[in-house]
Amino acid sequence: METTNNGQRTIVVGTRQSALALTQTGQVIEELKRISEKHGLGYSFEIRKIVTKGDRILDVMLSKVGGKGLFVKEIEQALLDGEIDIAVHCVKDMPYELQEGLMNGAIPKRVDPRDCLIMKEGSSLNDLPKGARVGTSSLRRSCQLKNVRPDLQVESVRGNIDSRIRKLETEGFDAIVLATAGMIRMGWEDRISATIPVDVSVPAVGQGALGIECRVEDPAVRELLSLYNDEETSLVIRAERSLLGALNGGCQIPIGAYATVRQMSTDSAALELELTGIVGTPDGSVLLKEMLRGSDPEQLGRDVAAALSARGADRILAEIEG
Ligand SMILES: NCc1[nH]cc(CCC(=O)O)c1CC(=O)O
Repeated sequence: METTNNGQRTIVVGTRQSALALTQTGQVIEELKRISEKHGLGYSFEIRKIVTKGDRILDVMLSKVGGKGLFVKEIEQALLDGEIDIAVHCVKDMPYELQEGLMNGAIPKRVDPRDCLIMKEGSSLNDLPKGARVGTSSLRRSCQLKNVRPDLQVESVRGNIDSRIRKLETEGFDAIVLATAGMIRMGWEDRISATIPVDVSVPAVGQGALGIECRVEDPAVRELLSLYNDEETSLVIRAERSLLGALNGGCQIPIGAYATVRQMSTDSAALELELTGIVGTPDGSVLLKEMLRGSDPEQLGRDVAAALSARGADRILAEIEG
């Protein structure tokens, strides 16, 4: 935190330095500026780029690197050290437990949560020829794609979304799978060949949503961020993350969860959420799916997790984590 000559606080915003991270952080800052002006708060903003472990280790399957919060840890440390005041993350990359003293000050409105295909040719999953080579290093995507299309050859592809799209050409894939949200934020919607419905590929926990993290003991920033929070998105993300916490998962294991608000209400008893969760094996031979409705997001997440565990989810996850 710094104070400029005219007494206005400059809020330092930390981010990873991938093209997607920088683009979405720029978009967040624009929105925070607008909110700050509208409410006469007069803040200015500054970007600080931070390299994370997940960015440095690019040649290893993420599921093999181990540890949770690979893309988050260094950024959280910078928050705790006061080097930055706000951190912008993809919720998908956030571990269930944030560092002590930190919190999600805002979950802004979610964009499209679905996975999508970037294809060499064609415009739907069905257009992929028998035995087509599909690039993804997400065990969740691999599980669900192989489940509906056992013939597909799923191969690992890592790197930032721009380099993954390039690998479609350079490494001879027929398709690669990405998050629609990332493509939208980059302004690359026209490169999307097909979006995959959520009943075919249940998205990753929090996919398409951003988490704006801050220090618990920073009332001014918390007040600003509360004005940026989207109530519905917050509720569904709480439900999805509760499932993640209950299954003790990071972003590198085949867990998916997708929640929607069926009935919005300020009266928590009248609120109705629906949460679908999946756990499976990377080869798609096992795919457990459970859907429940409820009014308490945390309880709903635990309930869907329990239903999955009752069917053997724990065993699958233990095997994968080795
Ligand atoms: N693990 C990488 C990651 N983290 C968040 C997104 C996409 C944007 C989002 O879900 O908010 C991506 C890229 C991808 O999966 O294609």
